[in-house]
Parts: sequence; C-alpha cells; structure tokens
Amino acid sequence: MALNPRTTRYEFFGPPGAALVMVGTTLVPYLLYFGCQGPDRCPPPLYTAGPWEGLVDRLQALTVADVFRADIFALYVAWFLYLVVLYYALPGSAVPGTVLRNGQRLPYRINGFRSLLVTCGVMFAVYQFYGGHRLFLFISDNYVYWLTSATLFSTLQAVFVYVRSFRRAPPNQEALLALGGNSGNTVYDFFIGRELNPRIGSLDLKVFNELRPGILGWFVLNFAFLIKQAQTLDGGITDSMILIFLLQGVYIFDTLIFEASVLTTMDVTTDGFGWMLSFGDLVWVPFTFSLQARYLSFHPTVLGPVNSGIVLAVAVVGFLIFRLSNSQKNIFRTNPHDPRVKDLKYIETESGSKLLISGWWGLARHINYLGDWLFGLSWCLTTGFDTPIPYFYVMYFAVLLVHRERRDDHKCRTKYKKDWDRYCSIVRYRIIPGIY
Ligand SMILES: NC(=O)C1=CN([C@@H]2O[C@H](COP(=O)(O)OP(=O)(O)OC[C@H]3O[C@@H](n4cnc5c(N)ncnc54)[C@H](OP(=O)(O)O)[C@@H]3O)[C@@H](O)[C@H]2O)C=CC1
Ligand SMILES: CC(C)=CCC[C@@H](C)[C@H]1CC=C2C3=C(CC[C@@]21C)[C@@]1(C)CC[C@H](O)C(C)(C)[C@@H]1CC3
Repeated sequence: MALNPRTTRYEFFGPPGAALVMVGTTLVPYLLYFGCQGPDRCPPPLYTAGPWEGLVDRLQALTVADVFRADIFALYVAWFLYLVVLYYALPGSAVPGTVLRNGQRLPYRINGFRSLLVTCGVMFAVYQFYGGHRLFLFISDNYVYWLTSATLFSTLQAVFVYVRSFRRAPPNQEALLALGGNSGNTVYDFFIGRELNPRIGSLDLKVFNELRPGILGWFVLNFAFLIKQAQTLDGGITDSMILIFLLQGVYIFDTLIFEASVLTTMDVTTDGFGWMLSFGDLVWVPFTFSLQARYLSFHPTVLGPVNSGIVLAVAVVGFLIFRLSNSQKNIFRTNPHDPRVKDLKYIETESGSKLLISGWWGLARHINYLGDWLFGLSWCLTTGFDTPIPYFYVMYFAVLLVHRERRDDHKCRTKYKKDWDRYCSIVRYRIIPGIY
C-alpha cells in the first residue's frame, strides 16, 4: 500500500466549504470585537438596532491602519519565539506519541506547564517592577492589532507547512501526510492540513501550536482584561471578573498539566497541520475564548453571592465530568489493572483495544464533551444576561463537539467495524445520557 494514499472523502462540503469556513471564521473574531466593543455597543437580548447602529458604515470605513500595526506584529513574532526558546531551554521529558502508520513513534518534549509557570513569573515581575499596569493595558487596548497579527502569522505559517509538505524527506522519502489532507485540491488540503506532523528539527509544529502560543496567549489576554477592568473601576475588580479569570485559569492549567494527553487526540493522531489548526490554535482559541473577560472589562457585572454560587456549581459539575471521565479513560488505556479502573466493564475488540462500557464511559460515548461544554457554560454565565454575545463560546462549542463526535464515530466505525456496532448498542447515547 502507498505511504500516502489519495484522500477520496471530503469533509466540510469539500473545497467550497473549506473556503467558506476560512473566510467566515476569519471574520468572526472581528465581528465579535466591532459588534461588542463597549457598554453601549453590545446588543441587548432582544434585538434593537441601537447598539449596532452604524456598525456596517464603521466596518466599511476601516483602513488597514485601523487593524494592523507592524510594531505589534513584530511583538507577536517575539512572543512566539519566546515560547520556542522556553520549549528548548526548560527541562522536559520525552514522551513517545502513538504509533504512526509508517511504524514510527515520534518523541514529544513535554514542558508546557513549566512554560506556563515561567510566563506567570514574567507577568508578575513585569507587573511588580516594570510599570505595573502599563504593559497589560497596552495589550488590552491594542486587542485588534494583536488579533490581526495572529491571523497573519497563522496564515503565513499554514502556507509554510503546506509548501514544505511537498519536500522529499530523507532518506529520499515523502513526508507522512494526513489521510484526510491529500486530496490534490490546493484549497482543501491547505485548509485541512497536508502533512501529519510537520517538524523543524525536534520542534513539532502542531503540538507546539496547540498548547503554547494560543493557550498561554489566552491567559495573558485574560489578565490584561482584568487589569483593564481595574483601571475602569479605579482599582476595583468584580466578582464576575475574578470568577472568569479563575475558571478559565483552571482550564488552562489543566490543559498544560495533562499536556501529554493531547498526543492521543484526533488532532494529533489523525489530522494534518494546516490552516484550520494553525488559525484555530493561534487566533480562535485566544481571541474568541477571551471574549467573556473582554466583555467584563468594559461591562463590570456584579453577580452577588447567589449567582456566583450558581456559576460555581455549574463549573464544578462540568469540570468534574470533564476531568474524571478523561482521566478514567487515560488510566484504563495505560493500565487496565490499576485499582481505580480494574472493576470497570469493557468489551474486547478484534483490533486488540478494549472499550469501556461502564463508569463514565458507560453513560455516553462522549460524556467528556458534556462536561467540557458545561464548564464552558459556566464561563458564559459570569457575564449575566444583558447581551447574548458572550454566549458565543457555548454556541460554537456545541457545533464543534457534535461535528467532532461524528468524525470520531466515523473513525471508530472504520477501525472497530462490527465491534463498534456492538459497543454502540450497549452505550446508546452519543453525548448526553438519555437525550442525545
Ligand atoms: N475546548 C475546545 O475547544 C476543545 C476541547 N476538546 C476536549 O478535548 C478532550 C479530548 O477529546 P477528543 O480528542 O475529541 O476525544 P476523546 O478523548 O473523547 O477520545 C476519543 C477516542 O477515545 C477512544 N475511545 C472511545 N470510546 C472509548 C471507550 N469507551 N473506552 C476506551 N476508549 C474509548 C477512541 O480511540 P481509540 O482509537 O484509541 O480506541 C476514540 O477515538 C475532550 O474532553 C474534549 O472536550 C476537544 C476539542 C476542542
Ligand atoms: C475555527 C476553526 C477554523 C476551527 C478549528 C478548531 C479549533 C479551534 C479546535 C480544534 C481542536 C482544538 C483543541 C483545543 C482548542 C480548540 C481546538 C484548537 C484544546 C487545545 C483546548 C484545551 C483542551 O484541554 C485540549 C488540549 C484537549 C484541546 C485539544 C483540541
């Protein structure tokens, strides 16, 4: 069998769909910014033209200088390189990835959590010793320039990896391509990602992008918006801002503490690294996930103890489902005899893998998605109900998770064949037990 067979099945409705997603998702962060920019410019729940009056005219009147600054682009590149330096300079363990279809197992350097700790230290030092609020106000006040810089950088990076995927890797061999990204159509392959694991030396671009510049950038942006609110309120910080900073902080810390578990996600094992992931990691994650903190920076919502309690309760339930279910699967797959999972029921498959049918994974085939979504809902709830715009996250995430579950189902059906049907007849629900 050829190393890189042609892709014969399109996702996203093929090249036109891919082009549409690229244009649409590039516009979304700008629309969220210009459509919800200040206390009187974010529409209320029942639509009235008021807040958006003149929006189209304002958008049409924009010039490049309104959204792009070369000095901020240079600073953005410096931020990316700073994280590359930490990647090499900080100690880290080498964890093997999954077995690739060419039989190889690539090593991954795991030190993302250390990079986060160092970055927290740098933020503290900057805040304490070099101008206090100034750097962070510079970050929050220039949000749109950072956004354009990240969009430009992520697109250039996608062009780079696409062009480079045509090289012949030593020893005179083709690069290993993603099974879904080798259709031969330039637009589609550029979007989906042609090469599976593009690397520069030992730096794996896909995993680095997935866990460093965007995720850490999101943390820095949230802190910058917290400082922005403190400036607006003359030093005060609302309970809602503290909650969003802490809850998203928990998610960011959790992601980097469990850094190695990203190596088994479909993004790493199956998808190529193309525009979708480059843009998703560098733009979508930091700039749309920080929407709630940005909103609260100019709309200081006070929740009070009862509403804060409700937000916290949703967060705790969501996070526990997310973390416990993901950990249960990881432990089971690493060592099924571990006392924490040894009593769980599972089915054996012809491929040799075992599929859990009790515990968290007996409730629904992707119970972890439900927990993740509920946790995301708690972030949105911190913003109250004055406008639906900060609820964008849960709307996007619901679409992403339903689509992702379908893709994973297709992958598992192809891999496990009749064993997957047997598994689905035992664990009947996809994401929400008893409902979906
Ligand atoms: N915040 C965000 O924007 C995003 C967050 N996420 C989160 O990332 C996390 C990981 O998600 P994801 O990578 O999609 O997939 P999962 O962690 O849900 O893993 C799916 C894989 O697990 C294996 N598996 C499926 N069922 C069982 C079972 N019953 N027992 C044992 N193994 C099983 C299969 O792999 P195998 O072939 O090995 O059997 C399957 O392909 C989730 O919590 C998700 O919510 C994901 C995307 C975006
Ligand atoms: C808008 C667009 C073009 C879509 C690309 C989708 C991406 C935004 C997401 C695809 C998979 C993702 C993952 C995470 C963030 C969102 C993207 C990049 C993730 C890093 C979030 C934190 C989690 O703990 C995670 C590490 C499991 C997760 C991995 C997948």
